[in-house]
Amino acid sequence: MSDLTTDLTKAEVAQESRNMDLLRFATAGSVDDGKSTLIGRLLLDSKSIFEDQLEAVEATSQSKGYDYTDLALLTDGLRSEREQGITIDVAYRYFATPTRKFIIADTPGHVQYTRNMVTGASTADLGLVLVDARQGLTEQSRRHAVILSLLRVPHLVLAVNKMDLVDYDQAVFEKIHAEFTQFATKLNIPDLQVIPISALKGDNVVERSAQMSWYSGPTLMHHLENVHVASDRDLVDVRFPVQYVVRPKSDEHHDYRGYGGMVAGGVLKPGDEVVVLPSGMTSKIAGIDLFDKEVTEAFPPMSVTVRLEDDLDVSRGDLIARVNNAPKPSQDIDAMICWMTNEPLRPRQKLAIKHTTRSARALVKDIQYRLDVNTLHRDQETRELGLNEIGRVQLRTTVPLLCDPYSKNRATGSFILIDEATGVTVGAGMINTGS
Ligand SMILES: Nc1nc2c(ncn2[C@@H]2O[C@H](COP(=O)(O)OP(=O)(O)OP(=O)(O)O)[C@@H](O)[C@H]2O)c(=O)[nH]1
Repeated sequence: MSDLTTDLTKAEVAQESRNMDLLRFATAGSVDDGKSTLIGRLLLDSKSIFEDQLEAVEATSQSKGYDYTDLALLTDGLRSEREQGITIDVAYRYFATPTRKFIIADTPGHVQYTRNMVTGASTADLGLVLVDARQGLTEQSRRHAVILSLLRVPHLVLAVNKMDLVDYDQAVFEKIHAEFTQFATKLNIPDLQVIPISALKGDNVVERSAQMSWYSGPTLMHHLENVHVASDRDLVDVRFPVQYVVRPKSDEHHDYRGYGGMVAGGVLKPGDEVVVLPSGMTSKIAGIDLFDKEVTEAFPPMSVTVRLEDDLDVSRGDLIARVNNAPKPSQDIDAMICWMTNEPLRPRQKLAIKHTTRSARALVKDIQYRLDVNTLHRDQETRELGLNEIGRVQLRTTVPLLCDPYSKNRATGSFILIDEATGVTVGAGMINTGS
């Protein structure tokens, strides 16, 4: 999953590296819960859309006979534009307020798109699950909460939308609030905020609602602007998966050799003693380059080039770590897997596996249990995982992987499974232990 960030362009990653006050959040929810409308509302009320876009949306709404401006037109228009690019299955959208920059991973709500939701959420700081106040929690909203918790998205917001359609009734909100809080206690959700909103009317999105004076919590935008994410990043365990080797481009730089990649954990500084895995050779960091200038340190999620003092044999898929704090290479992987294709996952199946920048093949040794997303019961009778199902699986890989538990590092603790025949991503895995 770590490589899914390559959906972002280099410029976007660079901007992210420079500007750390950035919140990445992923939207989730069932079809028609109002995700597009909500994103439109956030863009509109934070003045992040252009006047001409708004005029076009107002004109279309009028021509359809609506007596309101259908903000979903704005989002859906952008989404379908992005879907023309076949490789992108998550539409990323950007907006900023004076306090913070935001990247939204907007994923379609239909059940068959769970894979897109996993993709979008894998790098998110915050997950935003929408429910329709009239319907309350659905299996899909529970599934999304389970996935966000497995993906260790550290902050979760449950937005109870369409409050205008239940007369802004506090009792309706409290019932959903209580039911979800009860469900969430069984999950690993360190920070949960439940907010009653109307995306269409704008209540509690950016502006505080005059209709819901019984609600004393933050508006959605206030929460997004203030939620504290900097401490969620692992700045202790140095993990630098090598994406490519930078060789000299001209005679002038004939002795230049660096290793490019995105810092997955810890802080790297010139002079640090490091080990290159799996070879186990050690060296010191000679320098760190960010584009054409040298920097004194690098931390997640900066994309940099690291130079070493010694001329070691380092290649794509290797990992640079600190000498006394390195993951143990292992071919036996125990992981929670979210299965994302119609053909079920079964024991003895062979798949391609991509873990950070390293690729290998994997054999499914065992499926220990399947997780029932409604009850969180572990079904141990299951011998397979169907579309969108989540289970605990044991794999054996052809080459050792340099894994961390996902709880420790979201990049080195995750992988994707690929169907070798089609090249399609069919599963996402979160590693339980390193061996
Ligand atoms: N009354 C009311 N209607 C809403 C609200 N939010 C969304 N809607 C309506 O609900 C319908 C679905 O909204 P969308 O924003 O398209 O839903 P979505 O979740 O983005 O749907 P997908 O993009 O298909 O996943 C539209 O007709 C919206 O106008 C709300 O707060 N109040």
